[in-house]
Amino acid sequence: MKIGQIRQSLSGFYDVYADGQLYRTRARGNFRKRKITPLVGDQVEFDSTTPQEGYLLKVLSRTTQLVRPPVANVDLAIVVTATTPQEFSTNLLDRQLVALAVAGIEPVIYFAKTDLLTDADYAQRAKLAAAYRQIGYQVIMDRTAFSATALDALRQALANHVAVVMGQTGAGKSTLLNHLQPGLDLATGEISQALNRGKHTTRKVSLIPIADGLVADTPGFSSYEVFNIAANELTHYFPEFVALAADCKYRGCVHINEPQCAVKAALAAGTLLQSRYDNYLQFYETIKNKKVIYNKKK
Ligand SMILES: Nc1nc2c(ncn2[C@@H]2O[C@H](COP(=O)(O)OP(=O)(O)OP(=O)(O)O)[C@@H](O)[C@H]2O)c(=O)[nH]1
Ligand SMILES: [Zn+2]
Repeated sequence: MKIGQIRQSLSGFYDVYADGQLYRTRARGNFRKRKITPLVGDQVEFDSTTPQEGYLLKVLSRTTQLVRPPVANVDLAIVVTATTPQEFSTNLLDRQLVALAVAGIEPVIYFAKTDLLTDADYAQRAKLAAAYRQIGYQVIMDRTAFSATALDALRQALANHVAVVMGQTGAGKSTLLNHLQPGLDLATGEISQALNRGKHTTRKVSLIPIADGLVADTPGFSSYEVFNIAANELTHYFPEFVALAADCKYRGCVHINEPQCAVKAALAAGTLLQSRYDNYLQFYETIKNKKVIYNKKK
């Protein structure tokens, strides 16, 4: 018996990486009976006589599990954010950050297409990046796109992680991966197309070794990911709110209508980003509305 990690899944075959090589395996029948679907990223116990023939015996417990892409044990996400005025949206960025926090995945924000910005726009994005860093997020950006500094920072962030790349169509995900790993040759514009293909097409999912980490070749999390949390929990996923909330008068303050709210005080004092608060309010309402519909259905 060996222990390894599923690096690729395709048409019922699982390529498991163990002691420096890949073993092609299949799941035993009892997996289907027990309704266990092995996922790329899973740590598994397996048996094999040759690298071409083996069987999965057991899937070890997962730390995280994504539906899209279907990958287990992802613990890092590169949030590729196009910074051009036409594409940039703090709403989308914050939405992604909340979705990741709910999933228990650490984000690394990468500001893309900075080479297309005017100096004034670049300065504005740099200021915003500083504000996000102050909240505690890692933000990678550089005036020159794909500079050695930016790519090295990203490679460092990836080390010893299983990562997924996220970002809207055309944000620059495949271009970035190609720069991170020259020779990878992902066709630009290809990634999202793969996601939109018919449900019945068997899609290959694989983890690509990049620097000292692994990156899923299929991006994840659409921008419309719904939050599977209650509205009053949303505040927990805004780290700067969490830090302030200790000074709110009411325990469980959701920072909307409550008096003596430290979050609203910070907003008034200009120490909290207005866009963060606006997006918080909008997500809050979205969750509230979704909740009503959900309850009616039930
Ligand atoms: N100037 C500039 N163009 C970029 C940069 N990053 C990506 N692009 C261009 O933006 C377009 C979209 O980039 P992709 O890498 O295909 O974006 P993607 O996120 O993979 O897109 P989908 O696969 O559709 O989700 C391509 O024409 C890229 O050449 C950048 O940093 N600077
Ligand atoms: Zn409050």
